[in-house]
Amino acid sequence: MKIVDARVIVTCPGRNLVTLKIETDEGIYGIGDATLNGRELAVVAYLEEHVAPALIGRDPSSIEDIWQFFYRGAYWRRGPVTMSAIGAVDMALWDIMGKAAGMPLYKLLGGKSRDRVMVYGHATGHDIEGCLEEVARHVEQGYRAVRVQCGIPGIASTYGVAKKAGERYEPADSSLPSENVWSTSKYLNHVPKLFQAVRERFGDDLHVLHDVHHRLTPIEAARLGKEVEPYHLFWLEDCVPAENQSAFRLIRQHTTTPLAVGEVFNSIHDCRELIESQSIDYIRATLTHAGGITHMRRIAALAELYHVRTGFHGPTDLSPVCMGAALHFDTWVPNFGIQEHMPHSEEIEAVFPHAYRFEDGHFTPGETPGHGVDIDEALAGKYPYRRASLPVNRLEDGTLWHW
Ligand SMILES: O=C(O)[C@H](O)[C@@H](O)[C@H](O)[C@H](O)CO
Ligand SMILES: [Mg+2]
Repeated sequence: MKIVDARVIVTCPGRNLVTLKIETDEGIYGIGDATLNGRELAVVAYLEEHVAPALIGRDPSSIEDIWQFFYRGAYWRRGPVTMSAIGAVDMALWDIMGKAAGMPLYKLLGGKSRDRVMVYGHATGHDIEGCLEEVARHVEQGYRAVRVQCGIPGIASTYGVAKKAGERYEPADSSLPSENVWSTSKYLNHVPKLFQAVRERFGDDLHVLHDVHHRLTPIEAARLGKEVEPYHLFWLEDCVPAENQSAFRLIRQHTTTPLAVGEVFNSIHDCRELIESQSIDYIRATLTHAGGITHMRRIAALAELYHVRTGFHGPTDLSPVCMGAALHFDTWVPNFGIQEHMPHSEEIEAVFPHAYRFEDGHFTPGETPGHGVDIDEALAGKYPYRRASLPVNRLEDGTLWHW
């Protein structure tokens, strides 16, 4: 089998999504998600200029060699653009091999480690009561795990909360970055009350997660982790920016609240120290941004040695293609933790028909050969790209802060 074509499909059914489609001389094709929120066309250019031409003529079953060609061969290694391009190639090649073998991806990886995949949904509210109503809705739908985010009194907007109640949350909300204002002290004084209210209303069995979104210093994160211990969160996510991996050792000394990090990571080198020092409990890097299945298997295998579990990033700014492939990986990987689930819109679901199904708070990946997700190119073509950027954040004194 030989690769005869590789092309990029950009579509914007409510938000930009980038898909790589690799076609072979035997009529089998595979697709991969190459979406990098706010930097989509950078990945498109990388794929079209430096990847697609070099794929033609290769054997799609040489997944490892092709991965090494685009990683070691790039010279300028790592980074979200490069690794998202490699991730899309890798996802598409595994899809092709699953189809050629007549096997769903999880079987190709080594078979089922679990019957279904537990996911967590997003409950948000402008205030605590609004968030509790959303938690109740998720519990009614069968979710066992819910991430809770709420507005902070005294701050106009905050991460994770849609502008209008009931609206879908989409952070890339303007062509050029919009400016948010942040106050750590207002946040730290308020957010523990959210978890207390959730536990009082829903009891102890519901898994409760929270995303700090990179905004604290290590000692502030230590304070928060300690204060919320009575509410035994499933995880506190991205509590500090993670370029400095050793910062998590300081947090770890002060709190038993489990820590999750890594949605912005794109290689094993971003998290090796974190994992080996057992400074985290869940690794969030996912297939698109971290070099695909081939690389994520290495990260998961390292994590397993140190009792760290997977917790794939799964927002609506990753396409159903990544979600489908991720659910197969989640079904196989021995040290699975949890899978993020932000429901895609009906428009996006129509562009990307898929075999994965939601039931009773869990997903199953489906038995379709490959990852079980396709793209309706005609429909995709009806939604032209339109630039959208993630916001920036400033402290109340104007300091440019972490968004
Ligand atoms: O936990 C999450 O799902 C993430 O933090 C997202 O909300 C990111 O902000 C978004 O994916 C950026 O594009
Ligand atoms: Mg996050």
